[in-house]
Amino acid sequence: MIVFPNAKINLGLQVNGKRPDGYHDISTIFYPLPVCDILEAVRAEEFSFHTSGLTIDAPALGNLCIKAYQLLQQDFSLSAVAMHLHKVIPMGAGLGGGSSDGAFTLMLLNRMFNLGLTREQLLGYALQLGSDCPFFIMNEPCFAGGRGEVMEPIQLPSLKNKLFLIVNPGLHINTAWAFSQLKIREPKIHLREVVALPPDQWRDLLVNDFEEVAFEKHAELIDIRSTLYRMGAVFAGMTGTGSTMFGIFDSAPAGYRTAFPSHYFTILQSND
Ligand SMILES: C[C@@](CO)(OP(=O)(O)O)[C@H](O)COP(=O)(O)OP(=O)(O)OC[C@H]1O[C@@H](n2ccc(N)nc2=O)[C@H](O)[C@@H]1O
Ligand SMILES: Nc1ncnc2c1ncn2[C@@H]1O[C@H](COP(=O)(O)OP(=O)(O)O)[C@@H](O)[C@H]1O
Repeated sequence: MIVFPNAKINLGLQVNGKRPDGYHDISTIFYPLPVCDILEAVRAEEFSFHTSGLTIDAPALGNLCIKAYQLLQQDFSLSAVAMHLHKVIPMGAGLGGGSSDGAFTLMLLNRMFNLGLTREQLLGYALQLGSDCPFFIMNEPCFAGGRGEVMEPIQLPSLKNKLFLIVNPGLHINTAWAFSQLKIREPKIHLREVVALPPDQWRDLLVNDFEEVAFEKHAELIDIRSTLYRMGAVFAGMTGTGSTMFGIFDSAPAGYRTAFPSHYFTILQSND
C-alpha cells in the first residue's frame, strides 16, 4: 500500500500562552499543500524500515513512521511490515513533513489491517505523536487552537487557484527552542477576522509570532520575504517555527526559477 504524506503551511500563528502541561495554546490556520513524501508498507516476515531521498536528521527509531507503528502495535497485534519512506519535504522547516509521515502511517496501517479506527481514534493516536500530527488526519484547511489539535475546518475561497511559492533556506529552527524564545503578546486582530479579508489585505495583519524570533536569528529570512513581495506576492510570510518562507501569488511570478539560487523552492497550486 502506498500513501503520499503532504506538507502544510501556517496562515498566521498566534501563541496565546503557556499551559500547565508545558505546551502552549496557539491559534493558527493549517493549510495543506501538495508537496509530498512517499510512504509504502507491505506485509513481511519481519519489520523493516528504509528511507531514500532527503537524509532524515533523526535516529531511525525516532522516526515518526516507526513511532506510529509502535503506537498501534501496543494496542493491536499487528504482523510485521516492511516500510519504505521516500523523503521529499524539507525537514525541521515548518512544513510538518515528519508529522505528516506519522499521521499517514496511522491511516495506512488502519486500512492495511482493517483496524476500523474512527477519525476520533486516529486523532487521539496522532496527538501522541506530536502537536501538528492530528491536522494531517483532517488534512483540509483548518482553524486550530489548543496545542494545535482543536480543529475546525475553514473555507478560504479567496485562495482558490492561488499559487504558493515555497522557499526553504535550509536553516533548521528547533520547535522547542523557538517556543522558549517567544515573548507572548495580545494579538492586535484575531486570525479569523484577518483571513475573512482578501489576501492582498493580509500584509502586516496576518502575523506568525515566531517571525520575530526567527528573523532576529536569521536576517536573511527578511530578505526572502522582501524578494517575494518584490516578485508580486499578495502575501508573504513564514510557516510554523520556520525557516520556510512562502509567498502567495495570483500567477507564477517571472523569474521565480532563478530568484533563490541557493535555496530549495517549489511552486504549488492551492488544492482549493
Ligand atoms: C508550532 C508548530 C505549528 O505548526 O510548529 P511547526 O512544527 O509546524 O514548525 C507545530 O504545532 C509544532 O508541532 P510539533 O512539531 O508536532 O511539536 P511537538 O513535537 O508536539 O512539540 C515539540 C516541542 O515544541 C513545544 N510546543 C509544541 C507545540 C505547542 N503547541 N506548544 C509547545 O510548547 C514543546 O516544547 C514541545 O516539547
Ligand atoms: N518521517 C520523518 N520525516 C522528517 N522528520 C522526522 C521524521 N520522523 C522524525 N523526524 C524528526 O522530526 C523533526 C521535525 O520534523 P518536521 O515535522 O519535518 O518539522 P516541521 O514540522 O518543523 O516541518 C525532524 O527534524 C526530524 O528530526
